[in-house]
Parts: sequence; C-alpha cells; structure tokens
Amino acid sequence: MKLSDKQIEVLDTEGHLLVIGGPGAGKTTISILKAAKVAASLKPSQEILFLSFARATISRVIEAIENEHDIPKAIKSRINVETYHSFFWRILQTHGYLLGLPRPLSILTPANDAIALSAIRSEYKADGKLSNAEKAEKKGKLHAERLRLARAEGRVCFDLFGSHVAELLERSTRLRQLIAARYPIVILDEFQDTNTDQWRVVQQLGLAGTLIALADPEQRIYDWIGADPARLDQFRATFKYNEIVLQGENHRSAGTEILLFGNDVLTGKFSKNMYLGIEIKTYPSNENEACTALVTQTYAARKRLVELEKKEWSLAILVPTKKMTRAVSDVFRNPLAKMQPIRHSAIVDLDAAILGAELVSFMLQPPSLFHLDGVIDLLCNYFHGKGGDSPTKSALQQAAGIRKAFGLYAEKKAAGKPLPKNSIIVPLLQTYEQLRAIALTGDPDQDWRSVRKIMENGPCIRLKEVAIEVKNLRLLERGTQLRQELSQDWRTFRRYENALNITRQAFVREHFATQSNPEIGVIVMNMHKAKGKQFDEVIIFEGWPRYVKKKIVANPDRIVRANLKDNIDDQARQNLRVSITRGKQRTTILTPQEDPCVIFM
Ligand SMILES: Nc1ncnc2c1ncn2[C@@H]1O[C@H](COP(=O)(O)OP(=O)(O)OP(=O)(O)O)[C@@H](O)[C@H]1O
Repeated sequence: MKLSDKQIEVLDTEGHLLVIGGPGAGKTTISILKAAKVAASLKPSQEILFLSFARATISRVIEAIENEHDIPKAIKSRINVETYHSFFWRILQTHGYLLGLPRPLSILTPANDAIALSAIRSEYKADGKLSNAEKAEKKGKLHAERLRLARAEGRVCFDLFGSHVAELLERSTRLRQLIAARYPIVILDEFQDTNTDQWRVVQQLGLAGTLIALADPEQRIYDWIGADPARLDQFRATFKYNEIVLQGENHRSAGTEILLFGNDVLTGKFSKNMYLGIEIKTYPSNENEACTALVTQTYAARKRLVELEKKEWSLAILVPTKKMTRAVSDVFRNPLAKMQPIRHSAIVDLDAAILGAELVSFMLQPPSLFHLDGVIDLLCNYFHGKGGDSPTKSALQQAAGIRKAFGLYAEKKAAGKPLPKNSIIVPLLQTYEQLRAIALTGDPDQDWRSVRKIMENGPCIRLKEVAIEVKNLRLLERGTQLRQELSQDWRTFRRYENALNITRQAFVREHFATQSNPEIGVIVMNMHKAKGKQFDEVIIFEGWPRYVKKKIVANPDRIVRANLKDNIDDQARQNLRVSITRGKQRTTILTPQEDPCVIFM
C-alpha cells in the first residue's frame, strides 16, 4: 500500500492529533500503522488503546490489523482494541468503590436493565403521547432507579458507565497517571460521535496521555444518543494539537463515483444524472414485488461477486429499521414460491433472544421445589425485557397477565380446586410437562434443541414465541465456551446443575468479546450498524407506503421518516451517506416507485 503524503504526515507527527477525513479516506488504516510504529518503542508493560463504539466496528479494526501483513505479530498484540463499554467496565470494577459503589459489581445487561425498569415504564403512556414535563419526569425516575440499583445492589447498567468513570478520573490525578502509564497513546475511533460522558473521560485521558482522534464531522449519526456537532471544536479548544486533513482521499471505492454521490446526498445538489458504481432502482409499492425486487437484486449482486473469484466477498443489505432487518432475514430464509433461499447472517438485537435463552437453559436444570416459579419469573422477564428500552404496552401486559394467572393457579392448587379451563397457565403447564419428560443426553447442543423444539411445537403460544426468538442465537455452535461449560456441568453433576448461571455468564462475556467473525457473505443489518464498516457491494432497501383508496395511510421503514420532505434533516442525510459509502464497488438503492426516497427528488 502506498501511503498518501497526509497519511505519512500522521505517522510522523507527535503529540495530540486530530485526523479528519471523509468515508474511506484511510483514517483507520493510518491510525493502525501509527499505533504499530509507536508500539515498537513502548515499555513491556505498555500498550496502545484503540477505543471504539461497538463490537461490530471493533471486529473490522481487528481484521484491518490482521490484514497489515507488514506488522509483526508481537507488535499487533500491543494494540488493544476495545469498546468504550469494556474499557469503562474494567476501571469501574477495580475503582468503583472509590465512588461508594459496593463490591463486587455486576453488569446490568440491557435486557435486565429493561426488566428492572419495566415497573416505572409501565406507569407511563408511550413516549410519543407524553408531554415534555412527563418525559422529563420519567427520565428522572429511570435515572434515579438506575443509580439506586448501582449503589444499593451493585448492579450497574451501561448508561452509568461513562459518568462514573468520568467522575473517577476527574477526581483522581493518580488514576489518570496510572492509565496513561499503561496506555500512553489512546486512539479514538469515530470521535465525532462521542457523547458528553465519553468526552469527559477523553479530556481526562488527554491530560496525562496522548490522543489520536479520528473524525469525519459529516458521519455524525449519534445525535439521538448524545453526539454533539460542537465536539470537534471542543477538542480544538481543549488540547494543544496538530490537525491533519486527509483531503479528497478515497481509498475504499477508488475508481467509482460512490463517494461523490454520498457527498451530493449531503448537500441535496446532485451534480450528475448517473454516478459510476451507484444504481437507483424502483419497485412497485407492495410487499410481494418489494421482496421479489430485493431477492432478485441480491442474487444478481451475489453472482457478480462470486464471478470475481475472490477468496472472500461481502454484500450488505442495509435497511432503515431493526424491524425490517428481521423481515428481510425472514424473506431470505423463505422467499416467494420457487425462489431459492439466500444464505445470510442478520445483525439483530438479541435482547429478547438472550432472555429466551435463560428460559431454555433453566428448562435444562433438574426439577427443584420452586422450578415452575422460576420458569414463570423468567417468562415474565422475557416479556418485560424483550423490547429493550422501549417495551410495548402489550408485552408489559403479557407479563402482568402471566403473573396474575399463575397467582390464581397457586391459590386454586392450595385449595385443591381445578384451574379455569381458559387460563393461560393450562397450555403452559402442558408444555412444561412435556419438557420435564425429556430424557436429557448430556450433549448440550442436542438437549438445547430438544427443549427448544418442544417449546416451539407445544400448545403454549408464549413459550412458542420464546423458542422462535432463541433461534437467532448461535452460541451453542461447535467449540463455543457455553457449550463446553454446559458439558462440563453435566460431567460433574450428571445433570445441568448450573445451566442458567452458565448461560447468563456466557452472554456477559459475549458482550465484551472483541473477536467476532469477519463479515463475509450476505449480511443484513440496519443502516446505523453499518458505520465504520465496508463491503464489496451494498444494497440499501427501504420500505414502501401502504395505500387505502389510493391514499397513503402509513409509510414505515423509510430512509426519511414517513418519506416527508419536512423530515429531511442532517441526521437523515448523514446516515444515508454513511450507508452509501460503505460499498467498495457498487451501491444499489431500492426505493418504491410511487413514492421514491425524497432525498433524491
Ligand atoms: N494509502 C492507501 N492506499 C490504498 N488503500 C488504502 C490506503 N489507505 C487506506 N486504504 C484502504 O481503503 C479502505 C478504507 O480505509 P479506512 O477504513 O482506513 O478508511 P476510514 O477513513 O477509516 O473510513 P470510514 O470513515 O468510512 O470508516 C480500506 O480497505 C483500506 O485498506
């Protein structure tokens, strides 16, 4: 790889650095090369810290490091790529007591956070129907409860990580120095998207160590969770620094006009009718034709990529919402008649699946006095937590309904009376009895599948939902730690004595694991998740309007909310630009014929 003059300048410049460049300008690449250069002169106890937002981004950075064949292995191992979350958690575990947090601390995972806060959330109507004062009151109550859980029970949710670590570093010069002694250089990926607490931490890290901030102000897509357009200027005002702009560089899709098109999306002024590497295709606005268009385009892209005879290729299908990620994944699994299914992986939120897995694993445990009570607790947990931080009213009502029906069951049972025939506990008990009758084998994969199948095919619709949800998990595949630990549990006790605990720990570990599979083949994800990644081809597929008597009555899953001109804002434009510029060779946009994406109109 021949580095550009500006990239070489990054290598040669010392002190705090702000590296600015558009999509594919080579910021990540040059920061890795810089890290390798500096790592060679570090003391044995020191490492370079590369901080990123999501595990998904980390896997690409790790992959990029692996791909730099000129960097010796020993040097690569000195670059520690981590999420803000996992870095913060390490500090909190060891020093949180200084803030009055108890010991030991445990993580309140997003799903369990949702469960813990569901009682407060169920006091309020949906967010859209709340006044500003009610919203503020709800936010205050949620925050107070999270603080209470941290201080009284030592259960800390992700939302509190940043502010607690910031407070620790602001109050302790010694701690700052210790961290800087271990990590003399900290690289900040996607710096434009740091939120207020992360920025507070970064300021402290910069007091004692050296920062390399990588940023593209126009890829800022996290305003809704605290990113701030003023962040780059705050960096400029806080530190004595050098700024290097990788102006006009585009190594990702060189030879195409993908970046030019992405930039034109930002301004809304389209300089050309056709752009090399960009295809905008329309489909008739109905489900069948939308899905057929998507599947056909995916086949065609896949064919093009296979014909290149590269060892590995990647094709991303990017959609505007999480809901649509699942819908596309379902369509690929079961396309319309006569079309071949498409092998793919889908990046979906796993909150619900993880809670479901807790229930499946608990079913593996031997019967105990209160086993059924435990099942009910976990099933209620599932409904409380499955919607993450925006649970639906109906899910909360499901949980309340199960709890109430189980209370009645316990009463009747104690009085020796039968349950009402229409009680939701009746089918649940039937499935439960079938589950209890399984002869477990000690092969966790097989036993897990037996439990899941009975739940899916049994008469209880609630357990069936859980079983279907759990299919999204791949944690029991050959060689996984969860599988090994469950096997060990069986070998020790001749039963799965600790299945629930083992499963819970596996998910916490998984959350912090940095190694995730490189993204190859067909991958479906929502547009936000594509940040920081790249693929050989990208297909952006948005939803279509629903008509009644030729009038649009709903317009979900659009790039711009409801596809209304008034809703076009910087966030929508930047988000679309990020998605468009993930493609190396080609980006195809699929939009409905009768109501195409307003950004292009
Ligand atoms: N000087 C170079 N010559 C050739 N290829 C390069 C060069 N610098 C980077 N690349 C390649 O270009 C692609 C994009 O680079 P990189 O991911 O570093 O960009 P980025 O600025 O971090 O992008 P984004 O902000 O969009 O995530 C990568 O495949 C990388 O290997």
